[in-house]
Amino acid sequence: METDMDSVRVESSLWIGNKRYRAFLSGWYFSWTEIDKGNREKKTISVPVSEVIGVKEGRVEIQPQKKVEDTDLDFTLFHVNRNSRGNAQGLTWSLGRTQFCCPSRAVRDQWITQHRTALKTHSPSRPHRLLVFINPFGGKKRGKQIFHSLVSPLFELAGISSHVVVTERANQARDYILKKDLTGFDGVICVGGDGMFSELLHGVIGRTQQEAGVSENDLTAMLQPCDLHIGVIPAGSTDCVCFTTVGINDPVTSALHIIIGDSQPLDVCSVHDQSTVVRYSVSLVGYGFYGDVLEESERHRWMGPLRYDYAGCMVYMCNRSYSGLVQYLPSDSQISSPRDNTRCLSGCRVCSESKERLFPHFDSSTSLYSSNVSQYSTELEGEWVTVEGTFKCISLTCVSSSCPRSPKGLSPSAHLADGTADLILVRDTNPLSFLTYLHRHTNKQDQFDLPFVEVHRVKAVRFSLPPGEEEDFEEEEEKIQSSAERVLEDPGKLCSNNIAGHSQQHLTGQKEKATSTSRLKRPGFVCGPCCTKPRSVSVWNCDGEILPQTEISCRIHGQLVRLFARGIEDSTRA
Ligand SMILES: CCCCCCCCCCCCC/C=C/[C@@H](O)[C@H](CO)NC(=O)CCCCCCCCCCCCCCC
Ligand SMILES: Nc1ncnc2c1ncn2[C@@H]1O[C@H](COP(=O)(O)OP(=O)(O)OP(=O)(O)O)[C@@H](O)[C@H]1O
Ligand SMILES: [Ca+2]
Repeated sequence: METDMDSVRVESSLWIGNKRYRAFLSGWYFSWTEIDKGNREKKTISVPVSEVIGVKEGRVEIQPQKKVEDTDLDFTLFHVNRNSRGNAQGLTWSLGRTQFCCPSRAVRDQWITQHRTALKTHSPSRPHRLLVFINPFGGKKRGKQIFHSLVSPLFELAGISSHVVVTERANQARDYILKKDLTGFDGVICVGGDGMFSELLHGVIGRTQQEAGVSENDLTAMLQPCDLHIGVIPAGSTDCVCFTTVGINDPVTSALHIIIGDSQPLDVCSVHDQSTVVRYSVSLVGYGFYGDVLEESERHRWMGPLRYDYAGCMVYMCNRSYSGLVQYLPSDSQISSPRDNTRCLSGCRVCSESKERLFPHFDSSTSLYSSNVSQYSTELEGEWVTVEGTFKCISLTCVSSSCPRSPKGLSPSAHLADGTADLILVRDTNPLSFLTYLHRHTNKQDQFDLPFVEVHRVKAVRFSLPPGEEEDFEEEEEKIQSSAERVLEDPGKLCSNNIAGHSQQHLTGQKEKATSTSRLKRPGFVCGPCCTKPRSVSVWNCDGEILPQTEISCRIHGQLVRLFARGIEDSTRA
């Protein structure tokens, strides 16, 4: 056996079953080649150290249940296995297991020590302790089972300890992150859907800004990027954030990305009313169709994930459209465009090149920002564009927002971490054309290649109701007023704008505002089955939460948070 203690280098003969191999561990790779005559091609299997999950003495199995046969000569290597094709998008990962037999116990111990040293040296950003929130009611209500049967055994194998909180109410995870001592945790994990992710997002952003003394309510302030990583174990209805950042919604794949400490920066959109930050969004700030679908679906929560299809059909049949004034600040079209037919894949060049532009004062050698940097961003300076019209829907998405229902997403060429979002304006059209638009989310056809659809890559957006359209409209007023009252009764449930602790005061103002913005002349269409009252103002869907505000301003904060993910791996290279 040859070893080099300084640089992690081991080489020896090993057996797998009754075949003999020459095995080699350098700093970055562990590889083995069959040395018997039959293997003329000298086929080598190679596992990057960064993808090793654990090395155990003896013959160890953890699936279907834990079994350890402690022998002196054996060690078992657990590593990431890529499965051919998960779906049209990404690859599923599973736990690979290879059992090696050594010529002596001393050689076996040497291999194990060197593997563990290689892991420490060449894969240093792995988490050791995680805070896990399980929503027992998300999606098909399988969160606890998914964590305990699929995820927890993997964390244990990798030597990760976790503190598990099974939530008992909405916003518990967010409040925990905002208020409790998080010393010693290397990341926060949610087992649930996009709503649970959103709780972690608000907790992590809020806490980071509090600690840095940055005012979240100030639309022009530079928010402090968050160090605490977020992991998502998908167990929800849409799982859009997981699907968009991993390429598949599979709990084991996500658990393995967390274990190896993958790190994917993510753009976040802050949504403001005149004085306050209302919410943060990653996947969808949507008005019109997606707002109405969410509002309708909330009435049918008992249907589980099917509620969105049911609500989608009902709202589609209503054939509503809404007037509005949209203003946006375009991003630099030289860098990328929503119609350039590219995909943001793992290691994306556009996203990595964005880092310098987004953080020009960051010194990577010290990991610090240079002092005397203005707290205020110049991002909102530039020429705003105004579009006025009647829309079926208005959608703003920081990422592609792909999900199992729409594998290429709302904006297939959007980037995870380029500091921009895509603004999709779908103007009023006939029902068949709108169905064509929706249907193109599910196939390979370009959903932007339609005369009533436009898409812009933007840094900020403002929405207001059209001027001159204000007139008393009783039914509308009642609806929005009662929505504001619901929020006042339970501020945490409908709107999380109590991040900074001013919710009650802010929401009272909200109620006054909701009343004033609801005075519109043009009554909407009354379909009968789902809407019995006319309406001309829709609601905003912000990552699956209804906003009580109608007039909002949005700003994209590039690479504000980090996920335990690496973007979508190119499945054609598997
Ligand atoms: C003909 C088939 C058309 C299929 C059209 C599929 C379009 C799918 C687009 C998905 C966009 C997902 C955006 C992600 C949003 C998440 O942050 C948020 C939180 O989880 N989810 C939702 O708001 C939940 C939003 C869920 C939206 C579902 C819309 C379903 C529409 C169905 C329309 C059927 C019309 C049939 C007419 C006969
Ligand atoms: N114990 C709980 N009781 C009630 N609500 C909860 C609880 N824990 C979390 N929640 C709330 O439930 C909402 C929905 O949860 P989650 O996102 O996990 O599932 P989902 O709605 O089925 O999936 P998706 O968001 O992907 O559509 C979240 O917004 C969260 O705030
Ligand atoms: Ca983006």
